[in-house]
Amino acid sequence: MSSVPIALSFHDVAFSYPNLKVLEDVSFHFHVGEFIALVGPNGSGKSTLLKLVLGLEAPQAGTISLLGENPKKSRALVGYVPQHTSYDSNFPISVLEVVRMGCVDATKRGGKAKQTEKALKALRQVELEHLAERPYNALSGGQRRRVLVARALSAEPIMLILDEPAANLDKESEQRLYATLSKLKGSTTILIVTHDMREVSPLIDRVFCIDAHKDGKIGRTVVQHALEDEAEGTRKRVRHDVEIPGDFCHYPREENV
Ligand SMILES: Nc1ncnc2c1ncn2[C@@H]1O[C@H](COP(=O)(O)OP(=O)(O)OP(=O)(O)O)[C@@H](O)[C@H]1O
Repeated sequence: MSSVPIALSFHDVAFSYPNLKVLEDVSFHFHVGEFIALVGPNGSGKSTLLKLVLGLEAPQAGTISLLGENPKKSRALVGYVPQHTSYDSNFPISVLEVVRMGCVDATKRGGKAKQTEKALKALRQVELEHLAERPYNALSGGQRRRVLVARALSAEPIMLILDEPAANLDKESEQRLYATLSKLKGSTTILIVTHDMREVSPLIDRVFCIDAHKDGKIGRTVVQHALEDEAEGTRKRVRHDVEIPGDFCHYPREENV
């Protein structure tokens, strides 16, 4: 039996806002160390699902387990990378200061020196240590995105969640970001959330799509689809016509961490 623990599992989850059923009968799971994409069109419920994963909303039905615990308990083990973060341009915060914010809670006892050490280590991981003293607002969009990855890494998370990591990036910046993620692959569980329904990075192990129910239920569900390499090998195509059974897994099924 594999000893690879489950990173995230949804079991028969349903969630509605007061006048809108968003998710219904959602069951899926993936394991620690996997690189997962969650794709869905605009308005399908990606942000809602992320709020559930991070314990910011609770499901009305079903159970969610994040790293073996209730998300409210385990979300401190997750590094979240938003699409963008803005800082007042009149307040020239440095790259190092932005990254240090990510580990303030994790290093309360170690003080500023410990935070700086962790922040510099994280900047090295994304290969931006040379920009540590640069004002954050002076960076390019792609560099800022990698600084936000460093900010999340500075708390040494078990899992990274990236919201639309490639949005508004040119090809080269996107490739640099994925080169950074490729170095983390295997040691950190990575979940990227994107509305790009057709193709994903070749780093992705599995793809889950937020889809309509086939039997006409109002809320959406999550379905795993097959992936195939594109001819030039730089992307993987999502095969929306090939569904993978809900209980399919790289590993023998294990219920908990
Ligand atoms: N606080 C809320 N109250 C009521 N309805 C909401 C709320 N937040 C989101 N919704 C609705 O829930 C549905 C799912 O929204 P959600 O933001 O999760 O989708 P999304 O896939 O993240 O969209 P996008 O790609 O555009 O960000 C949408 O119809 C949205 O209008």
